Amino acid sequence: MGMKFEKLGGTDVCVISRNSFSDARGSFTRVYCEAEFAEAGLPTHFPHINFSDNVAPFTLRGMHFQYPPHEEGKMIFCVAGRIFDVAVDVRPESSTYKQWVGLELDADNKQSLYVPAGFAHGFLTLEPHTRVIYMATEPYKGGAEGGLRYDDPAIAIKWPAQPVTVSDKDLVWPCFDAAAHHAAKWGKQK
Ligand SMILES: Cc1cn([C@H]2C[C@H](O)[C@@H](COP(=O)(O)OP(=O)(O)O[C@H]3O[C@@H](C)C(=O)[C@@H](O)[C@H]3O)O2)c(=O)[nH]c1=O
Repeated sequence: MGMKFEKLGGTDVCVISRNSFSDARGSFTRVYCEAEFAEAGLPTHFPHINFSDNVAPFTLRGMHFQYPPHEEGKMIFCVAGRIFDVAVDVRPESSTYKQWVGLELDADNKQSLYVPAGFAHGFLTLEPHTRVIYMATEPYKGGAEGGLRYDDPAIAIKWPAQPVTVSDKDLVWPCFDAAAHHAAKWGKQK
């Protein structure tokens, strides 16, 4: 089916493009292919597959990660509506530490991001009734959750629109520029 895998913005985040077969009924697209993921060096074990249903446009979820040893890689696919999908590299040892990348995903372009373990992830919906499926390489673990503010000035994510609906939880994440604090917390979880 010929999936294409390209790095985004010099980071380890990967854009996945897919071929579709179209006919009078609509189209057919393979979302995941174990063999092609393996060939591209991506994980092939996804114990959780999640569905995120978002009623209103400009709903923001993020920026989330799980502390070691529960870091999740995520493959994100927008099945209805449109999102601006964002990943922030929060791996202290990385050459792209604290850099963000973002891409619009929708059901027409049928692209995905693969966000590696150790990145913070979030998205902003750009249309009503936006639905997102994402597969995770690790099970969800409430106690291992971490996050950072979507509008952290030190990261400076350029959202394409002002977020309107944000959960109480996402409004109280700290900013990420306290790197020492983060490193300490990260160490404690090991
Ligand atoms: C994410 C998640 C949540 N939950 C529960 C916890 C809570 O009661 C309810 C809603 O959780 P949250 O508010 O954390 O959901 P949400 O804000 O949608 O969290 C998600 O955001 C996107 C951006 C991601 O990258 C995901 O990995 C995840 O962190 O669902 C699970 O049981 N399993 C899960 O995998």
